[in-house]
Amino acid sequence: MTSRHKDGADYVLTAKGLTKVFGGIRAVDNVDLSVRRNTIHALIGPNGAGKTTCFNLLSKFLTPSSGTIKYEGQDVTALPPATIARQGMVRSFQISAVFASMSVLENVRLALQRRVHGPSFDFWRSVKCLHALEDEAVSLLEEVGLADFLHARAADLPYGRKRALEIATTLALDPQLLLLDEPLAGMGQEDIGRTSDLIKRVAQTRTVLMVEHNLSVVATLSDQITVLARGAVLAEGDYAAVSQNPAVVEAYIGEPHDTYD
Ligand SMILES: Nc1ncnc2c1ncn2[C@@H]1O[C@H](COP(=O)(O)OP(=O)(O)OP(=O)(O)O)[C@@H](O)[C@H]1O
Repeated sequence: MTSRHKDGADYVLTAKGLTKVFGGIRAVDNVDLSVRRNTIHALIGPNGAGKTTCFNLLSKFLTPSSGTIKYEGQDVTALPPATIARQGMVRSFQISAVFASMSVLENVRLALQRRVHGPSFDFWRSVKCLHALEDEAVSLLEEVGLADFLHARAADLPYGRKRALEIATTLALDPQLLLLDEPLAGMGQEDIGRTSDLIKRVAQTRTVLMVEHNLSVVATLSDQITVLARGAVLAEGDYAAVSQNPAVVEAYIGEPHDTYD
């Protein structure tokens, strides 16, 4: 089922009137947001703007005080994250824990196996099944640029490669909408470039919604940007539009420019 609007746009995820109140604080205040299919949509804003809270609401890790969330046209406001993950909306690192002592290939095979058989499995059948999933695991690892690391222990991977492995184990669940929480946080310049390319590649056939502080990466990657400030939507549009919006410029004044470089 798709969710076509009057303007003909095809939205995967829509939120209306999304609000989260903590004590007296309206961390997210009446936010409307629509994520168009096969785009990269970034959620940005100055510190304390409500990005993380909004992301946690959209990914179902928090329950809204009010408002609705629709995924593929279906009201999912009351559904738990695992249920929606099975329908294709997956937050990276949600189910895809990486096992440090296992190899890169074993991690992805196991993630694929969980997609096929669910979390509980019969051990002997699973050994056979793990081998059957080998080719698929290798091609996923090629997609995220880890073809040369198949037999490395996950724990031994450099930081940026570990994040790529986490994305691979998330892709193993075959998401249509991928939710990424600061995918570039803590990365050096080389990993930022590689991970940005990876996100772009992954988004060719999927939709990505991400919270990201690195504005230069947001500028190059995003098709659409929602700027939050004080819990509310301040501006929306592509980077050229939002970066020239006087209200956005003002909201960022006095903010350190978090570009990690
Ligand atoms: N669990 C909580 N309990 C109380 N207040 C909270 C909670 N989580 C967030 N807040 C408050 O809600 C507001 C928005 O916080 P949030 O972390 O969503 O912003 P953010 O844009 O992600 O900030 P940053 O960029 O600094 O991470 C802040 O005032 C914060 O103190």
